[in-house]
Amino acid sequence: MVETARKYVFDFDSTLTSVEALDVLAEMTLNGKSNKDAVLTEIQEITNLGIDGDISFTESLERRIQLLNAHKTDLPSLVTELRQKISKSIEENKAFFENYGDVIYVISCGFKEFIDPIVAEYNIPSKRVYANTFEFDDDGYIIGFDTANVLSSHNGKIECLKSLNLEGEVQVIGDGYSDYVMREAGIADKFFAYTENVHREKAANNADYITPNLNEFLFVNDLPRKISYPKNRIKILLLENVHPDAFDNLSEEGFSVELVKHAIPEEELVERIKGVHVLGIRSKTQVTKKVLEAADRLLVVGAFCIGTTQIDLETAKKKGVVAFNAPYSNTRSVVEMALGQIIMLKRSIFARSTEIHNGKWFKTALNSQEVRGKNLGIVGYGNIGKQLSVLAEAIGMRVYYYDVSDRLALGNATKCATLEDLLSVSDVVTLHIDDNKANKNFIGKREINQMRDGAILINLSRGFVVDIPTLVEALKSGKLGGAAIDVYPEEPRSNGEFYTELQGLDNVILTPHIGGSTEEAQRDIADFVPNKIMDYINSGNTVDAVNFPNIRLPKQNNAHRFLHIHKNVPGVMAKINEVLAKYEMNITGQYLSTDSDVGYVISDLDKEYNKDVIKALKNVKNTIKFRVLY
Ligand SMILES: NC(=O)c1ccc[n+]([C@@H]2O[C@H](COP(=O)([O-])OP(=O)(O)OC[C@H]3O[C@@H](n4cnc5c(N)ncnc54)[C@H](O)[C@@H]3O)[C@@H](O)[C@H]2O)c1
Ligand SMILES: O=C(O)[C@H](O)COP(=O)(O)O
Repeated sequence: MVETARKYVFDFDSTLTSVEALDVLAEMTLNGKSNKDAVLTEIQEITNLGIDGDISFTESLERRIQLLNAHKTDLPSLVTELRQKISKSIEENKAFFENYGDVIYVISCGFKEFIDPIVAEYNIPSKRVYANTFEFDDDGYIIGFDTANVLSSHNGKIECLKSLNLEGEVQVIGDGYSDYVMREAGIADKFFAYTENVHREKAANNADYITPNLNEFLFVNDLPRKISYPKNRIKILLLENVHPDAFDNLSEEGFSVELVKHAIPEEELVERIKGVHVLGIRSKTQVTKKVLEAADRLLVVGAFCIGTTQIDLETAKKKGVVAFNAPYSNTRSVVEMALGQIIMLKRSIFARSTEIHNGKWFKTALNSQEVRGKNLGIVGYGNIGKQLSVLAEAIGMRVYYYDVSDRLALGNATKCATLEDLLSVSDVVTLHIDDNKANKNFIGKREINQMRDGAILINLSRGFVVDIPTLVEALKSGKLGGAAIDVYPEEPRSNGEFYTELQGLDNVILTPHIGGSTEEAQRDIADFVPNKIMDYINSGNTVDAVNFPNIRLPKQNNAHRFLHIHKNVPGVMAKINEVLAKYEMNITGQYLSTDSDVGYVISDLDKEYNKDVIKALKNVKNTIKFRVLY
């Protein structure tokens, strides 16, 4: 038995389905005809004019039906097509229609011939579907519609709803002007502009509430729904010009995403982080303790790059904020750049190129050498270092490497026991150590002195790794024969003016931290990181999190999932299970992963639960964060 006296009046086209049915019918009937595109455009224009109330609805219908040239036999295929086009959140919440069928109505200016069979599957019988009907000629062609039906006339929905004389609060859910006018005329109590498929200004401006999908509508009405917290309520702030695919991926999933082109300073971020659930950054934005303490809703930080030391990972963890990065997406891009720079520097290409740009022809073999047979010293034999090792060998270089961790030599590379061993043997030294702050001034006076005279230094890792004044001195004195620098101790937050002491030096390639800035890498990152974020938000998975116990969770159907993050102190797990037992929850699966600071426990439960259990779990001592997935 449904207790509510409230009635729900749904529009059909672009609300229950993601499309306008007559547009789909036109696509079908015009298929293969030479004027198809022109006629389709005309039909869509007429549809929009009618929906927005710019021409009378009757006129819009008449003109479209003439252009359609459809036949009775096209209708079954149209229904088949529309079945595939049910709006995503409507389909997800089929249970709502099944349980509330008695109080749901469809009032549409579309046609019963295709609406009835579609909505019948959603427990809405033909008697609660109010729509137009087609007229056919003797050969079965659609030639018009029943003009006696109020829904074929301008503002017909008002008349239709009035005649139903519904009791209780009436809520109208639709995308267009014709839906809104029912509320304007005072026959409906509330109008919800439904924007899942199309956002129509007129409807949105006049709505009591804009609902981007059915989950939000059910949430604000406190009705049972598939997702406990609608995704459009999850705010994502993406900084530093991450690839637009990231915006698209996350928006398509239903989140509310804001894209900012540059990094923002701490003071500003402290303000902007409020209410944000997911923060996306690259290497510039500092996610400090202060920022994390101001973050009242933050669940995830996504580093759309490799480095993560710009994030205070410890504080994030203690606040239950999970961090992800993209550890491999730009590896190849950095390797290719390093390889190119090695060749350019060994041949003094930039010096020769600058001369010609300045109007000078200077053909010479001076300071121009092949890389074949030369010694390449790779410092940091991680993902980038190892790949560079393989490619450098393939073009004939002899590879030496040094790493603080034990690393297996690839190909014929030679492992060096000390940094000094590597520096003293290399013609080119390239730095690929990680962004650990302990690596500050890793290359200073002593290390440069240990390098061969005329050797080349490449730094594509982090700016603070090299002592720049010392490097400048070594380049000026001729101790070093050249350098390629992509990263600097201080980098600007956005494009514009930049100064470094390295400017103007011969045989020095300076680039603005673009080692990982290729279309391929950025596109891959924009796929990889949002997937990690969505996996965590949607199912609680923390696989590949850089600061959090990793858990890969099985998919759960028809179950509720509670995510509980707590301080790792004795007794919390027992307390959680005590609460679950008290509320007679049947646990179908429970997963726990801990590190020395936090515990992350996921409980899957197989039946409806008393909402008080949520409060009780939040109140368990040492709880950091608690989230219900569904
Ligand atoms: N310029 C760019 O645009 C760009 C792009 C991508 C990555 N990076 C930077 O490149 C660096 C390497 O990236 P990765 O993916 O290969 O990292 P990685 O973690 O896979 O490898 C780093 C390696 O450095 C080693 N290491 C750390 N400190 C060391 C030290 N003091 N001496 C010797 N070895 C040390 C580690 O043991 C590890 O093997 C990182 O700093 C990353 O931030 C820069
Ligand atoms: O950490 C990284 O992946 C690189 O430094 C690239 O950083 P970016 O995305 O800020 O260019």
